[in-house]
Amino acid sequence: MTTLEITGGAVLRPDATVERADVLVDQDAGTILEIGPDLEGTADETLDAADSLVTPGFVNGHTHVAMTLLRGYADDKPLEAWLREDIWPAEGAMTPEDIRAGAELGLLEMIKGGTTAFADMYFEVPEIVAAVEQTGVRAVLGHGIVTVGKDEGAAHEDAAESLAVAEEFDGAAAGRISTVFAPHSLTTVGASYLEEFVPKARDAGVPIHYHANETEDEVAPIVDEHGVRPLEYAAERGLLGAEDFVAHGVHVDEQEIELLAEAGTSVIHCPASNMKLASGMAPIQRLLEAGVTVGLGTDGAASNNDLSMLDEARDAAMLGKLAASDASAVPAESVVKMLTAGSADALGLESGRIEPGAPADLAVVDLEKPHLVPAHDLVSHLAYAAEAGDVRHTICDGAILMADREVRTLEESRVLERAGERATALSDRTER
Ligand SMILES: N[C@@H](CCSC[C@H]1O[C@@H](n2cnc3c(=O)[nH]cnc32)[C@H](O)[C@@H]1O)C(=O)O
Ligand SMILES: [Zn+2]
Repeated sequence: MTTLEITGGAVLRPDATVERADVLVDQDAGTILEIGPDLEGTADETLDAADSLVTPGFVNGHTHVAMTLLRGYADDKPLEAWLREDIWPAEGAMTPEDIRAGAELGLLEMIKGGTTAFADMYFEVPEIVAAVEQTGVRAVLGHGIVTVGKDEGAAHEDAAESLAVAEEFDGAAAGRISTVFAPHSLTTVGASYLEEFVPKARDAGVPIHYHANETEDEVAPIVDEHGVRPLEYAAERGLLGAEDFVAHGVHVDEQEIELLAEAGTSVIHCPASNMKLASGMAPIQRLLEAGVTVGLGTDGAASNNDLSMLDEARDAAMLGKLAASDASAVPAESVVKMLTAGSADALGLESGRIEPGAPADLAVVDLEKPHLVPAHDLVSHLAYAAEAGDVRHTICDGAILMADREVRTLEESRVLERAGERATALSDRTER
């Protein structure tokens, strides 16, 4: 057995307590073996965690990783106009090589910020699979379907591709990849395609991931056309399974919150995207009180504009309080849970907790920083004060992806250069 020991740190446990402990990892199995104050020190490799907090690796529950190429390409617009006028035309001009370059950039950024797993919805999924294989992270991938504006044949093909991709890549990257069927949203995919493909996804045992109730503009057309709220419409079409997860859930009423809670469908909260696109304030405190599993996601880099999960945690706490008009709403502990176990549970992953037997997906946060002193409460620091740049080491599936801020699975300067070149060329050939 090859082992790794993370020594000298403070460790965040699943009950949100922090204790002085070392963490011993079985690198072959990719799991945590033991947590204790003074482990033997005979491991094959050691990572220093003195003056640091060892936390579960962060789980980005909703993103479009290759959208890093469109970071800063189109800002300051509402969702509809932003997608139709800027984003979709640029995505139409993207090549598989662009997707690979954007995915590598996004993964570099995520690993540097302590993220060890993410859920993605995009196209050219084989390129994203390759980037995940190379970089060593864990991922839940889906091919996003849009049928509006397409003829029947192209729309059908897009939906069929989503199911085929889910079946093909489940278990890839030595089991680090799992997959979802991914209709983009309830308004951008026609009802007939949902009716045809959702039962097929169920038969194949593939969970479903989609955008829901993100903006007011998305709710009204469903109410007008079908006479029910979007999540009732989703439930009627079999889209509210216990393994399914929806991104956003901003404009959900009490009845929809109950539906989510009863069905066991999770919500991935994307506070930065919701603020930037002025989509609204999700009722996170209400969702938590109703017993809905809530995770956290950055959404794509074009609506955020970074992939930092620590930023997202702080945004979630701030926006949750504002939405509830209550400073005690969405407290630090609940945000830290969303950042780790909440997202992991939503995505069907066992990571997100530091305990024996759990996946060794870890981030080590340097506490010797001006903005992290004094150390009254490290859970508070994780929710409110820590930044992506404070992460020292990142470990996933027992492997060291970053040690002392040096990413081992990607050549940083090459990734930055290639992404910059590809993004410029993409922008030059896109008409808008
Ligand atoms: N196969 C589809 C692509 C869908 S991928 C998922 C889509 O979600 C888009 N997206 C990114 N952020 C958001 C958001 O906040 N709300 C809705 N869609 C988003 C993203 O740009 C991408 O086009 C096609 O042929 O157009
Ligand atoms: Zn999204």
